Amino acid sequence: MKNNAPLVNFRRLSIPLPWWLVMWIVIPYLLWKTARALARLVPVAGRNWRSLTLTAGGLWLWHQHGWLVLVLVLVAVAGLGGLWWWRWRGSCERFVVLPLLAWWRRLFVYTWHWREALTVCRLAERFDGRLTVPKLLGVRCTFATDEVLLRMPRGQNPDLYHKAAANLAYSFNSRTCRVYPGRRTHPPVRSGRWAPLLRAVDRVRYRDRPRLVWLVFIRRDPLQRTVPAFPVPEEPDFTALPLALREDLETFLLRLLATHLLIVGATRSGKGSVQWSLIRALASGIRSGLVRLWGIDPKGGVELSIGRELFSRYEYADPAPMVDMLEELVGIMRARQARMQGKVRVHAPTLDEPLYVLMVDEMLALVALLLDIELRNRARAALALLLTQGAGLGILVVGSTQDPRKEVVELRDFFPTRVAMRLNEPNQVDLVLGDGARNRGALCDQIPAHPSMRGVGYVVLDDRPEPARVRFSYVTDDEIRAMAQTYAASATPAVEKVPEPRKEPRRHTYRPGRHAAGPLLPDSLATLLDGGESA
Ligand SMILES: Nc1ncnc2c1ncn2[C@@H]1O[C@H](COP(=O)(O)OP(=O)(O)OP(=O)(O)O)[C@@H](O)[C@H]1O
Repeated sequence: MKNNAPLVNFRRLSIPLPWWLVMWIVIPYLLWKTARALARLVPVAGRNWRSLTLTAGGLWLWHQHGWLVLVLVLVAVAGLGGLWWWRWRGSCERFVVLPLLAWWRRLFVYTWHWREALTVCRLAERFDGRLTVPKLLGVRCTFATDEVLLRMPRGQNPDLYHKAAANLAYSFNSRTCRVYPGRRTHPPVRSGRWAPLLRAVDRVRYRDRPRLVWLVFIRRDPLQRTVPAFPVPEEPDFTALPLALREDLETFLLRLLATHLLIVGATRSGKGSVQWSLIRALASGIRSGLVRLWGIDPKGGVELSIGRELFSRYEYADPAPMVDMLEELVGIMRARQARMQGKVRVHAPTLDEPLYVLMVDEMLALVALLLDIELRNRARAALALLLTQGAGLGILVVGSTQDPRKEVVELRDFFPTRVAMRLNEPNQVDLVLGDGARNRGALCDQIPAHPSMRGVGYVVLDDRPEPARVRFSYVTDDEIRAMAQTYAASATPAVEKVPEPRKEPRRHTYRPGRHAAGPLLPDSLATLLDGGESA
């Protein structure tokens, strides 16, 4: 027989324990739990206030006026949206299409799989029996990328995310994920009456938050297609020359002032498109005389001769005049150095004091492959002087090479700006872009050799160590010819007085004497030159 008697008969004991328990423990506990859940909902509701307002509005309409009115309102909104998109596509995409896409992807791609993906990628931390997953803070979309903002749990640093980047990419159904510790945008420049207030707000908004990490997932690779040549700017902005398209659909702007540029890439990787994109961006300055373009094309004029008229000086056949040209430029640099001494620290191009851009198509041919040792040493010495002292004086070197071998890598550090196109070996990436570049995402060795991917490469941007993948614009032969006719080099002779050639017998190595103007050669370079002399 079933025994229904309670284990403890509270009535007989005359202790009203269950009610006491309910009143003082269960109800406060439930209240506390509900309050906590509601408190957690507040930020979620705050983040999703738009969708909540729209849903609440829709429900209200349906409740008050029936479903027909709701459908009519939806059709009218869709029609207005279509009109907006048709007439003002840019603003419609910015304020409607991309936010809607971001909302959708956040909900159905990232939030949905977040906990699972981050745990299996070993980015969740366990402490005191509890699993802490990085917090998903936001998703922003462009037409090519998803930018996911997260906050790392304590005990992590961004290196973990760099290492897990490939796993993260595939977990969220993408092929590439780039990791950026630190904000990807800078505070806007404010002006006007409200500027001080806005700047104060920006200081808080853009404050450094070391625990935030941005993951950029590439949804669609915009670099699959050839990038057409950019229009020639009316006046070159030397701090922002448009050269390439980035994979986040922004334009890669090169800051050419006071820097030298090194371009390294396997044969047929598209180094020419970097050179011609740069020349195109400078073209109006070449015509006005603000820029003097000098070219050395040791491969017999194959690469640069098609735009010969754009060059004030051009050598392609004999090594001797090429080396003379380098030394002449050193002379110009010295003369300018003497004029600028004590006046300005960095040269600003003017018509009287133009910017000299020396383009060397295959540097290796000058610094390593010349059979004549004396010529080779003279070339190396002159190039080394231009690289160490020219940038601030407005004399810039744009060198390209197929082979990042010892002789070029030794000069690498004197090129503050570097571009790596397709490379043959993974270890060449760090040789060109600097240690750790490949780990931070510069997969130059994985760029396919297929003709459809020519002109794709990696650059290190000014403001962050993570390399950016770009595709340089392709300037066709016809466009180069047209450009050479329209923007031919100004005929005005250079104002700089080139010093007379020295009467004393030429030394192999340029060494500024103790009283020579300008900084001495760095030790590393002096060693390199010494090595060259004995070669
Ligand atoms: N940005 C680009 N977009 C599309 N195609 C390109 C691009 N750049 C170059 N190409 C194509 O790739 C071919 C090789 O380019 P380019 O001559 O510039 O390579 P390179 O790296 O300079 O080769 P090499 O080292 O042998 O001189 C060109 O004929 C051109 O058709």
